[in-house]
Amino acid sequence: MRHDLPPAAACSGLVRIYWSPSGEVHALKGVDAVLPAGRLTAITGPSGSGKSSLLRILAAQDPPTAGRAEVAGQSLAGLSVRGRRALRRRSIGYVFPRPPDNLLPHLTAREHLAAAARMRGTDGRDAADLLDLLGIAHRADHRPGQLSGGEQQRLAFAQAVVGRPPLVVADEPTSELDTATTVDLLDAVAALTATGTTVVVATHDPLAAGAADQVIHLRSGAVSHEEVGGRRLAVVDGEGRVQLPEAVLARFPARRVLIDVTDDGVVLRPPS
Ligand SMILES: Nc1ncnc2c1ncn2[C@@H]1O[C@H](COP(=O)(O)OP(=O)(O)OP(=O)(O)O)[C@@H](O)[C@H]1O
Repeated sequence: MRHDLPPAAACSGLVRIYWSPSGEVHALKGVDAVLPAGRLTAITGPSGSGKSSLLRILAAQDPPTAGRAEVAGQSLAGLSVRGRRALRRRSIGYVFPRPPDNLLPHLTAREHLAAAARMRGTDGRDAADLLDLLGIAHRADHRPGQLSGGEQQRLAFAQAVVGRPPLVVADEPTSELDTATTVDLLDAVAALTATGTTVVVATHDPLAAGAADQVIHLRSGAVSHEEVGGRRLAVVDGEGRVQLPEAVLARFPARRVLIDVTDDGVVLRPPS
């Protein structure tokens, strides 16, 4: 994963509280996350763990209650409703779970991209390339009703990406698709990230999580663990404490280690 580019989005100590007649719901309880540029990040976790709440803040739809969140270097905290709307138009593409929710029945694929480009204030010059990249160039003059569910979601991604916003946010984009169509869509998303687009998805789908460059797993509104390239990361907290993965922790039953720093990295050994 490239760490030489600034991240597309990041949050730290992010808190989201909902107030409802039945009381407060603490949906996010201090989430730290970094979305590297040009990568697919999957937010996973059980139902109610806070995935949509996190996604809605990153998509500038909801304000954070507390903590820091930024997209393309712009802070989301303290933005007015109008400020969030302007940021969404300029900098954030969004894909809903259900294909019909992303598209207008009377517009062709080409017209969807032209409308999205206008809204983003760009000339839409990349539209034809995007349709090609996402494997739906032959559908350019078709309306949503003439497209399969998978093609509709690919068009939804093309529409979200037109004008190349710094971040594309997709909530459960594969939830309505069968396995083969999901694989095709994930290939299309990989083609997008290969050309520098940053995508974050909330998902229950193991296929989508498996295709991600990075997985952030939430439990009860907090990050329980992260995976990069299928490997679970140890977490270093703000005070420099390392939270080892459970499998590694089992090697240190006394919970005491010697730390050797070498040119190649850091070695932990049980005290002998
Ligand atoms: N508008 C709201 N008002 C009150 N509580 C809410 C609201 N939206 C979400 N919640 C609560 O916040 C918590 C986190 O919900 P969220 O939708 O972020 O979880 P999730 O991981 O996306 O769940 P799912 O996988 O079921 O979509 C849950 O307890 C949920 O009931």
